[in-house]
Amino acid sequence: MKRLAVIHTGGTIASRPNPDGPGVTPQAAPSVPGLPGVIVHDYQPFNLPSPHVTPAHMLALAHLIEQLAPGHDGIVVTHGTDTLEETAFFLHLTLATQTPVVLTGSMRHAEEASWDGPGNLLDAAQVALHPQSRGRGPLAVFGGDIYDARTVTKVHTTAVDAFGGYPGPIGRIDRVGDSAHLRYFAMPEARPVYAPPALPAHVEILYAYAGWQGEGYAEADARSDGLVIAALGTGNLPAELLPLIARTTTSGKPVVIATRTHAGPVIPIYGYPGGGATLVEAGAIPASFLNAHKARLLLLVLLSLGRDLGEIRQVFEAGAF
Ligand SMILES: NC(=O)C[C@H](N)C(=O)O
Repeated sequence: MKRLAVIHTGGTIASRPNPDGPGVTPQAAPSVPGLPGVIVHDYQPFNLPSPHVTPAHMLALAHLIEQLAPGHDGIVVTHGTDTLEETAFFLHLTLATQTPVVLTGSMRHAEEASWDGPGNLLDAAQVALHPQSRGRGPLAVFGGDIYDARTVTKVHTTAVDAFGGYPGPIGRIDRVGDSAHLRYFAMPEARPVYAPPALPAHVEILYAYAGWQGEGYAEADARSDGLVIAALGTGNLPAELLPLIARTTTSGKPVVIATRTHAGPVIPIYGYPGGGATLVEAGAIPASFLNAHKARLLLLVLLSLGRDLGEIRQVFEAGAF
């Protein structure tokens, strides 16, 4: 018999119309549809809508997974879809286990005609129990597509087909009758593990726009141990930001430049004031292919491990995640 752990954390996959107030809220955790030959153990460390999930919850989840991994062949985490990619990437950074960990959720709740919970849960369970899923780091499974935690992102607010992210799925699961057909399109990769015992650092994200003159920058800088900016295009900003960023990096505090564009790397191409090449010259760190909220988690983890500006720059530059 195979052993599967299912860790329920809330989200729409656990939600129904609220009996005591407006809207839809997390209630009872869903059960995994029949899996012959599999012993399922259920856990529920919290039951939250995912906008209420914090890095502290992610850290607790990582500890629970490391504790359960040696006794199970696979682990499924059900999670709200709004911040699922952040939890997936946090687990990608912090988990050492080779046991497959698969995150899934649903876009429709249990009382809707198009309830997508049971199918996603069954797909996730079969992916988690598949030997080819070992050593790939946490995966996200939605609608039969299997995504890497680094690239997966929510691309639609309401559609059942809500997940994507450049360059797309790394695998696919389909079923014919009871048998699962699983294909991966990439080999598993070795990855470094960053496991902070706690997360004392404070990192904020600023979002760039045409005409931004740095409003809010000084306040965010004063509160933070590091900043992430969702910049424009390949990682460019209005000229007014250049001296502000130079001052922050000179003080030894990291400023990571991500992009608000939905795909592609941040690279230092442009040499006009605020262009990516000038930001890098001023000490800013390009986020590579990570979106701003994933770059924030990497920076939070590295700062919480006590890494300095040079070491943080090396991790981002080498793509060591
Ligand atoms: N589909 C969902 O799960 C959305 C929900 N707001 C959540 O993230 O908890």
